[in-house]
Amino acid sequence: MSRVLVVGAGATGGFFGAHLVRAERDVTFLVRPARAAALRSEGLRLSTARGETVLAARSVTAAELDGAYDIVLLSVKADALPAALDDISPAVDESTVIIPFLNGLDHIEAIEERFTGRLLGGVVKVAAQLTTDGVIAVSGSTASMEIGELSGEVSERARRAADVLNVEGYDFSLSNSIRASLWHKWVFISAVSVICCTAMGTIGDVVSVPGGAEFAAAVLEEAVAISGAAGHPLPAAHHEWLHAFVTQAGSPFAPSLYRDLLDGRHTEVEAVLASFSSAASGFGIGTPLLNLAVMRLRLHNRRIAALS
Ligand SMILES: NC(=O)C1=CN([C@@H]2O[C@H](COP(=O)(O)OP(=O)(O)OC[C@H]3O[C@@H](n4cnc5c(N)ncnc54)[C@H](OP(=O)(O)O)[C@@H]3O)[C@@H](O)[C@H]2O)C=CC1
Ligand SMILES: CC(C)(CO)C(=O)C(=O)O
Repeated sequence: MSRVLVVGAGATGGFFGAHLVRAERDVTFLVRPARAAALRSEGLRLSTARGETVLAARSVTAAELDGAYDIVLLSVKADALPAALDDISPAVDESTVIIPFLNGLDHIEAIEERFTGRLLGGVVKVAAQLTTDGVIAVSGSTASMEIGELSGEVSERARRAADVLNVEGYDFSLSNSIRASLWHKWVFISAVSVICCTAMGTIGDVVSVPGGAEFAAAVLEEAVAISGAAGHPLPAAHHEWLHAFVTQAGSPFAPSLYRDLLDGRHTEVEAVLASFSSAASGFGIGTPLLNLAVMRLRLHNRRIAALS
């Protein structure tokens, strides 16, 4: 059976890893010592609208890695990536595929440089949060995972990975255009992060005040223009759907960057927003709303760093 290593048992790794465990895939979580102790004593705890479930999950620390894995799912945040790439080294050989869940695109180059030829693109969507009690709290009712070769080829190794990862509990797709999907996810995460982190509210909060919906729509247009300039224009139906999403009255939705901001955690501003803004500058596109959010979250990160 294919061996799957999930790196990090946080919100995304815990959520998708739990479904793979439930589907009886051969799953091991690579975690740091504190999380390893919690997983051993309490199991992998997942909380959804339907209640809490606890699963027995096998975990190892980097020092305990026992050889190569067939699939490595990278589910750490951007700042933890360099150390995670060091840690997975013993788990990667010439037949391993590495599939990252990170938002943005900066990680693609870093992984390809370190483990040339081992990377498949990955895009995951789920609204989840690792709580301070170690529970993976899932707030949305839908989740998805899309994987594919960055070249667009539907290769044999991508099909093999798809057979392992396509399990019950989330929508799964094997893509022949994962690069475009990464850009389109970047539009989504960037737009909702700028809207919620600048206005300090959920989508529903923001659109409930005069000017809120117009603000949200303007933020989305900045993001859409960047993806278009990068050669990945948003299909009209997707654009319409996103416009409706970011202007939806009463929506409780907020992205992970906003939850991190509200709860006083470090945010992924550099990989998710600042890098998107740099791409825009490179294309000669002005992005004042995106830049405002970058400044706000950089100041937040600086304050957090000063406190720790
Ligand atoms: N949360 C969400 O809803 C979504 C997030 N994303 C993206 O997915 C990526 C991961 O985010 P998310 O899952 O939320 O992050 P979390 O912070 O919830 O989880 C990351 C986990 O990685 C662990 N970790 C860090 N370094 C290592 C290491 N070297 N070895 C083992 N474990 C490690 C951390 O463990 P420790 O306790 O030891 O610090 C932490 O539990 C981000 O880029 C995010 O933007 C994408 C879609 C949805
Ligand atoms: C926007 C969302 C929820 C999509 O999965 C996400 O990626 C995040 O909150 O980090």
